[in-house]
Amino acid sequence: MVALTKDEADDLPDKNIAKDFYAKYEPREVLGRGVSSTVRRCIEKESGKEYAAKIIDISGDAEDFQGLSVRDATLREIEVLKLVAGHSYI
Ligand SMILES: Nc1ncnc2c1ncn2[C@@H]1O[C@H](COP(=O)(O)OP(=O)(O)OP(=O)(O)O)[C@@H](O)[C@H]1O
Repeated sequence: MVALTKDEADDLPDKNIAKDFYAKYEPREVLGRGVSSTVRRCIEKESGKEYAAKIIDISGDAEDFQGLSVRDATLREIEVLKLVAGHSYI
């Protein structure tokens, strides 16, 4: 998983910052939105496999919950998701 900054205009990851993402994935339609995120269907170019990519703007310094910045809360979420990766319900 990668944390990307998003392009404000269309909620897509910034094309200059997220070059690795665009090299590997083709972003498609919006699946849903969270408080500070947009989730898009993406296709892995090499395999054609579908993924849901959660796009979060971590560039600001606004506080999220429990006094954490959006960036720190996002990094914590990534760590938690790594712990549960591969579980049959995830
Ligand atoms: N794997 C997925 N497949 C399809 N849709 C998804 C997937 N993950 C998220 N979504 C959609 O995107 C929305 C936002 O997802 P997200 O994970 O950001 O939810 P959230 O944790 O409630 O958001 P936040 O904590 O940022 O408010 C979900 O409500 C859902 O509609």
